[in-house]
Amino acid sequence: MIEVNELRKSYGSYAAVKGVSFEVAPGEIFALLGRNGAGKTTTVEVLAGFQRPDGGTVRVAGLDPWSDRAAVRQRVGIMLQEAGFFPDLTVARTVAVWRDFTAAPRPVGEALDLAGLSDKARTRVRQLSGGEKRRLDLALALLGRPDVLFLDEPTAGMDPEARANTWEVVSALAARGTTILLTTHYLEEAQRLASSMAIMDEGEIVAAGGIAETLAGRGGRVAFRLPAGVAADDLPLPVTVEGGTAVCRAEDPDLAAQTLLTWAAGRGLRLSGLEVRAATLEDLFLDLPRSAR
Ligand SMILES: Nc1ncnc2c1ncn2[C@@H]1O[C@H](COP(=O)(O)OP(=O)(O)OP(=O)(O)O)[C@@H](O)[C@H]1O
Repeated sequence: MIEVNELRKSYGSYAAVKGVSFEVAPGEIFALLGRNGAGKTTTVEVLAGFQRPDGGTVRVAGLDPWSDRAAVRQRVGIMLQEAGFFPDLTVARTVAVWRDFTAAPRPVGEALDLAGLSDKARTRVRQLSGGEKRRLDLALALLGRPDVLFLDEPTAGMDPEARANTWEVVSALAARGTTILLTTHYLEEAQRLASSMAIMDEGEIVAAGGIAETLAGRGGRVAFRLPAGVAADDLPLPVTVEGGTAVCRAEDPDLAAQTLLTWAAGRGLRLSGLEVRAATLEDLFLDLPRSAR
C-alpha cells in the first residue's frame, strides 16, 4: 500500500532524507521512529503529497502522491503535528466544515465517536486541551474513510487513558483493513501497535524490520537488586550493576532467571525486585550508537 524507494529530500543544502526505502502492506501498522530531526515528518509529508521528493520514488495505493495528488487525497487521511483550527468554532462545527471538503464523509457524530470526542461536540476548539486537539485531528483524518492513514505523533500530549483509547481506535481501523503509518517518540506505543518499524537517524534508516521478529532475536533481561555483601563477580552469570540493580542480558531470560534463583537459594539469599522480560523496542533503541538515539 505504501512503497518508498531511495527517497531523498533536501531543504536548500540540508539533506533531511537521504535515500530511505521501506514498504507497508495493506492493513499493516508501520512505525517510523527516531529522535528529533531524524527526517520522519519530512518522509510523511512526501507520502502525503505536501512535499515533492528530490530523488527516489514513492507510491501510495499505487499512485504518485505528488503528481496524482487529487486521487491520493481521496484515499488517505492525514494527522500532522500542527493542525490549523478555527479557535472559535465548536468541535462539531469544525468537523462539519471539514466534511464539506471531503468526498463521501462519515457523519459528524461517527467521526467524533471514533476519536472519543462525543462529549466535547459543543466545546469551542480554543477550550480543548492539547490531547483533545490531537483527538480532533484524528476525527478529521478519519472523516473520509481513508484506506491509508498517516499519523504524525498521534498521541503527543494525551493522558494515559486518552492514549489507550487512541490505540484501540488505531488497532480497530487496521483490523478493518486501513493501512497505517505512524511516527512516535513513545516506543511502548510503537511496540503495542505496529507490526513493523524503521528507525531513522539523520535522514537514514539505521534499523528496520518486523518488530516481533527483530525483538525475538534479541533475547531479554533479568534484573534484581544485588543482595548485600554480594559482588557482581560472585554471580554465576555476567551482569552489569547500576545503582544497586544487577542486570543480566541473556538469549533466554527465563533460563537465566532460573540459574540465578538456584544460585541464590543455595546461599540462602533473596533476589528482591526480580524482573524477567523479553527485549523491548527501548532496549533495541538503547543498543543503537548513542548518536542515533
Ligand atoms: N521547511 C524546512 N526548512 C528547512 N529545514 C527543515 C524544514 N523542515 C524540516 N527541516 C529540517 O529537516 C530535518 C528533519 O526534520 P523532520 O521534521 O523531518 O524531522 P522529524 O524526524 O520529524 O523530527 P521530530 O521528531 O522533531 O518531529 C530537521 O533537521 C529539520 O530542522
